[in-house]
Amino acid sequence: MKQHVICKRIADEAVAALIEEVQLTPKPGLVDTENNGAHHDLSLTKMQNSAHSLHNTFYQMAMLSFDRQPTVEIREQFGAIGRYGEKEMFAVTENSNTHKGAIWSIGLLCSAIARRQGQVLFPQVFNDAAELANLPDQYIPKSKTNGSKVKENYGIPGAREEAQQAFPHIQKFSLPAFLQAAQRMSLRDAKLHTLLVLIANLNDTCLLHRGGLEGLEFAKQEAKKLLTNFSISNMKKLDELYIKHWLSPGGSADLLAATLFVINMSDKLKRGAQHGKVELHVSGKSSGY
Ligand SMILES: CC(C)(COP(=O)(O)OP(=O)(O)OC[C@H]1O[C@@H](n2cnc3c(N)ncnc32)[C@H](O[C@H]2O[C@H](COP(=O)(O)OP(=O)(O)OP(=O)(O)O)[C@@H](O)[C@H]2O)[C@@H]1O)[C@@H](O)C(=O)NCCC(=O)NCCS
Ligand SMILES: Nc1ncnc2[nH]cnc12
Repeated sequence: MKQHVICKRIADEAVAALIEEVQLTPKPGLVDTENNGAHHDLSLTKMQNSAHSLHNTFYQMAMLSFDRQPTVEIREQFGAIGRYGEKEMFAVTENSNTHKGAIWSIGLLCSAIARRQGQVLFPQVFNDAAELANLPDQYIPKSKTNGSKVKENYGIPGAREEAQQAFPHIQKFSLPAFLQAAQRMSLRDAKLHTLLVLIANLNDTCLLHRGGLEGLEFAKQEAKKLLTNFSISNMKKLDELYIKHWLSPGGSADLLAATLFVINMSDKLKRGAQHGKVELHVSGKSSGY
């Protein structure tokens, strides 16, 4: 019963983080409540339907890892659940890729949190996720993806490596950026600021696939400029600019959702525990952030 309650809560929060990300507005080149960014085949409704369709995937990933050390068998079962989740996502989105990166990144974090029975410890949660990501899965299809093609062409790490290296862009950039920004601006602005920090620093294979090295560099530089001159009207201008150049930072959007997920898990559990509503053990954040 305890396992089900904790895993359901993990899946609830994972889906909530995906919804929180897509509803955040105005985001550059991405789907939000104002427009569909640089995407012909996506919409807010599609993204939200996709997020809800993944609840069972995240729940199963958490149940699989609950209070268990990762093994090759667990890694292979994790991959099978993820591939089934991808099928469900493609079924509700009429074959659009809405959350493939998130199934991987947030799925690993769901497993990591479940492994510690709901505890969110920093940076252990990222190291635990990396431990699972580094195990082999002999059933991964050999087919080429947008990410694998650009990684081959440019020799740049992507979503797989980000997780295998314990999410360096969350640890070094988005988590500290969000915690600092939240002290001095509104929650919405802090999330937008965090997204810009990710775009400015991540080698997002979506940007590379769309615009090559030049497009990636352009998107990074424009995000960096806005960090020193942040305002909502400038965010809207950046959105127009990315749409004009048909650039979409989908990987950064996934990592923003992953960041919000771990923050919300630790905060909500902590608040719930204080009010005696949640029976989960919650540990504090390390002083490193
Ligand atoms: C390890 C996998 C994630 C596969 O990685 P790979 O690089 O081989 O595959 P891609 O299919 O390209 O997906 C990677 C997605 O990860 C996001 N991402 C990109 N860069 C980074 C980064 N540096 N760090 C973290 N995350 C990153 C990104 O996801 C978002 O963008 C998606 C839209 O992408 P795409 O379809 O390419 O976009 P469009 O430009 O719109 O396409 P066109 O229509 O123009 O062609 C969106 O879904 C966001 O989520 C990348 O897309 C993992 O999936 C894996 O192991 N796969 C093998 C199968 C498997 O076992 N699956 C189960 C895993 S649990
Ligand atoms: N809001 C968004 N728009 C487009 N692609 C995405 N991938 C993840 N979130 C996205």
